[in-house]
Amino acid sequence: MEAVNVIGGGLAGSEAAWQIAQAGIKVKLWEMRPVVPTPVHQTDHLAELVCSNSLKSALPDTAQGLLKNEMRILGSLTLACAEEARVPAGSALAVDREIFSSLVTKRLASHPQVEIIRQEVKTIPRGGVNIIATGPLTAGGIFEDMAQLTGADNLYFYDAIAPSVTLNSLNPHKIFRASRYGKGNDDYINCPLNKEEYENFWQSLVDADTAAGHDIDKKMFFDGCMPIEVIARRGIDTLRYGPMRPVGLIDPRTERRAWAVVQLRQENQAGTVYGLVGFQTRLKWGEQDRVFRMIPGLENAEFVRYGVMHRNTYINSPRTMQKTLQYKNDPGIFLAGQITGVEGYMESAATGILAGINAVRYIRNQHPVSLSSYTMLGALVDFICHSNPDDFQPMNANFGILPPLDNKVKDKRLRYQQYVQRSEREMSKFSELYLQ
Ligand SMILES: Cc1cc2nc3c(=O)[nH]c(=O)nc-3n(C[C@H](O)[C@H](O)[C@H](O)COP(=O)(O)OP(=O)(O)OC[C@H]3O[C@@H](n4cnc5c(N)ncnc54)[C@H](O)[C@@H]3O)c2cc1C
Repeated sequence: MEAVNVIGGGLAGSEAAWQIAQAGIKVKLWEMRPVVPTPVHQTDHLAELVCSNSLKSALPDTAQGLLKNEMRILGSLTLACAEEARVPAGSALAVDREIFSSLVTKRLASHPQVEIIRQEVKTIPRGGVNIIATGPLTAGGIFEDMAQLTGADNLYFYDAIAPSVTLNSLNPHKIFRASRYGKGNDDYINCPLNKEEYENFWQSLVDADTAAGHDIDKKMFFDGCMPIEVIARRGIDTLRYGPMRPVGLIDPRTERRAWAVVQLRQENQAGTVYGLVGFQTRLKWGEQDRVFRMIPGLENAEFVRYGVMHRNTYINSPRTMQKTLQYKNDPGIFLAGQITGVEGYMESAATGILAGINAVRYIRNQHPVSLSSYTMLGALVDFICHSNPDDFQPMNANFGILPPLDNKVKDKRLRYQQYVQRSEREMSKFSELYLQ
């Protein structure tokens, strides 16, 4: 049997290679470092954590903790190594970066089914089974090849993204639904601001601290999407003529146009998550809480994702991928990690596990499978495959992406516990059916 090619030995590629190797199938894991460096990696280890050493919460009733539980059931390599490399960090799973990635490297290097090849892959091998996990810094030859394979329009960078909030957390008495000039259905949620509210908001925004950011990020800005605070600093009215323009939007309560309007657009099929349109930002997260909650209707907004900025290459997954993480036009090509539009270390690793499981099934002529959307990993994959393809932006693990519960439990802790129970049930079914 021909070996499976896993391209990229980051979080996702390491997990995918591990799953395949553990199933007794040969893997060639192609990692270009240290021969070809990236602007952010500093070592030649596999699964290097390029920035924070935190893998986020380990508490079972948090979104990140839920994802970790699911990864544990699926036989995660990175989670096992993280637990060995753990350093004290309260309820978070933080690791000694060096020990963590050395452990992952050692486990893979000593696995009899794994061959690690330190070489840049410039074109995606056609034929056989290939997993592409080249990460947010994918560039060069393979970037061009992916653009050819998926269509150049389906592959892009961003430098700043807008925050997203849960629908439940918005104040229904201050917002209204409408599309600009009545074009289309009432798809947008609109938050109207009067002159005073607008000017206070503008002042706070321009005064707010911008995130210090990763040094390296500063070298990689792209002009595509201008952060809202940068637009604001150009003058008091620039937002009113830009992302906060009120034209074509009549507030049904006043029957008039507001001074300015913030629009929110639905981001997931379940309609539970909405993004602030045109609000890409580099503000520190605490500042985003403070400043964006000044917008009428967002006073108690629950942010499922904050605006962030760093370079990220990703494909338009809703156009190009199936929930099994197979490329739609070639089921022998699997994609995993941040290139698929998931964000974060563990999210990337988790998709690597699923791609690995499905590559094994594909080789064994079994149907590749997807996880239930009631699990965190399933919901994440669901989000990236079924979002609006015209406005697709990456997402991390979050309760907001799970389908809502049947009953309306108000207590947050209880609600999260119910999500955990639901995920446990689904994972147990999945294990019984598909894991040996
Ligand atoms: C600057 C920056 C800071 C970040 N900070 C955080 C953070 O603090 N917390 C967090 O949760 N997430 C963070 N992320 C996101 C995090 O990096 C990713 O979520 C995660 O590392 C992605 O995993 P991955 O496996 O998809 O990619 P990576 O871990 O980047 O792995 C991709 C691998 O592919 C290799 N590769 C690329 N192209 C080729 C090729 N052509 N041939 C062979 N090998 C190749 C690369 O060398 C790399 O080892 C950050 C991302 C960036 C860019």
